[in-house]
Amino acid sequence: MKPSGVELLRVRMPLVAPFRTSFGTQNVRELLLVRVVTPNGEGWGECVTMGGPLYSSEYVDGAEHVLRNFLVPALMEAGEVTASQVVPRLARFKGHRMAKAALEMAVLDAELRAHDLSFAAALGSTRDSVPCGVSVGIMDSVPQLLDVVGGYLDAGYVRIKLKIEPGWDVEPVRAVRERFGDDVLLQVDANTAYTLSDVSQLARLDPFELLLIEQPLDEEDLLGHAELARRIRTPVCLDESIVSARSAADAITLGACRIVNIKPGRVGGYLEARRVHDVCAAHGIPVWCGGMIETGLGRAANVALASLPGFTLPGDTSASDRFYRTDITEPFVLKDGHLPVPQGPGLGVTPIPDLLAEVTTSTVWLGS
Ligand SMILES: CSCC[C@@H](NC(=O)CCC(=O)O)C(=O)O
Ligand SMILES: [Mg+2]
Repeated sequence: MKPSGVELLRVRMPLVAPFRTSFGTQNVRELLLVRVVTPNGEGWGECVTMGGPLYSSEYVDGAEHVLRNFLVPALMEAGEVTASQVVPRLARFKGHRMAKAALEMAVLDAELRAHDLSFAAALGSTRDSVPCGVSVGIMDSVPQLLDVVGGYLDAGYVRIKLKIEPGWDVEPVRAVRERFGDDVLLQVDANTAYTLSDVSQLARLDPFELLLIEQPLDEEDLLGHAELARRIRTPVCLDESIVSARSAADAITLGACRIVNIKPGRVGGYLEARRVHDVCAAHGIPVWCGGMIETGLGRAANVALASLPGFTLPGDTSASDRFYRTDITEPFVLKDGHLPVPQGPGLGVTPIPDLLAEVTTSTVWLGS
């Protein structure tokens, strides 16, 4: 299909509560949405960059700049293009995987809607609902943490993920185990906050039978993760380190991880995310779908991805109300700890115009 134009929308959505990780606290989600218009209809993409380059080197102003000045013009010059040709056509531009992923997602959505195919069907879904985990931020106190965790368990979440950092690790994990028992599926995410010199502290998590410890070390330290994995019992899972199917194969071969968190934006798109899934499956490595506090657009695509066979661990595919009082799409509502996989054409959801307008701070039209 030949896009006739692309709209970039800057969106600001307040979070229901501050979300604190080892790299900072978020109260508002600054987002960039991409709307691709083609003769056969339109498609939506969501760029998962954070407001600043804190989770990774990408950030929302940079993504908007690279889309406006390089990626969208290149797409428009390409003429007829299928979704699977988008990323290869942009390969000459280095990096900016989240920006490229958003553009591919929008073209893929338009293409699938035109062919009356869902993301789930196109990606190889084998389930009609997915079990949902939830990510819990660093809190001001252990009692506050226990209240929040109790609320999510009451809501039906099947897995709890605790953000950790030096000074907030063993004590909160021990408290959750003591309060809620050994049967709760429990894991932790450090967002690169530790170094190999912290190995003895991280080994103190072993007695709590965690599902995994996510990205304890720097995203470029694969050998450090391999050494850590030899010295602790908790399985190491990588997030920030895995930026493509190739890097997943490298990390697995080096023994740097036994589990992979797949985030389509981080790896450069949903099509690459499926390749990461396939590489991990070939190595017997379980995967789960990570989250970047997406709106219902990205959430719809993530739930579809999470329904592929290799996604054997609950993901951070929580309900819309985990982060937002009002989503820009029909909300995703948890039912018996699961979310339904959208079956409609493309994403299966579209923004609700009034709700989108309320949170849109600027738009730019690029095209004829
Ligand atoms: C601002 S935190 C974004 C990255 C973080 N994501 C989550 O913790 C899950 C967020 C979500 O449920 O969308 C991660 O490193 O896994
Ligand atoms: Mg993570």
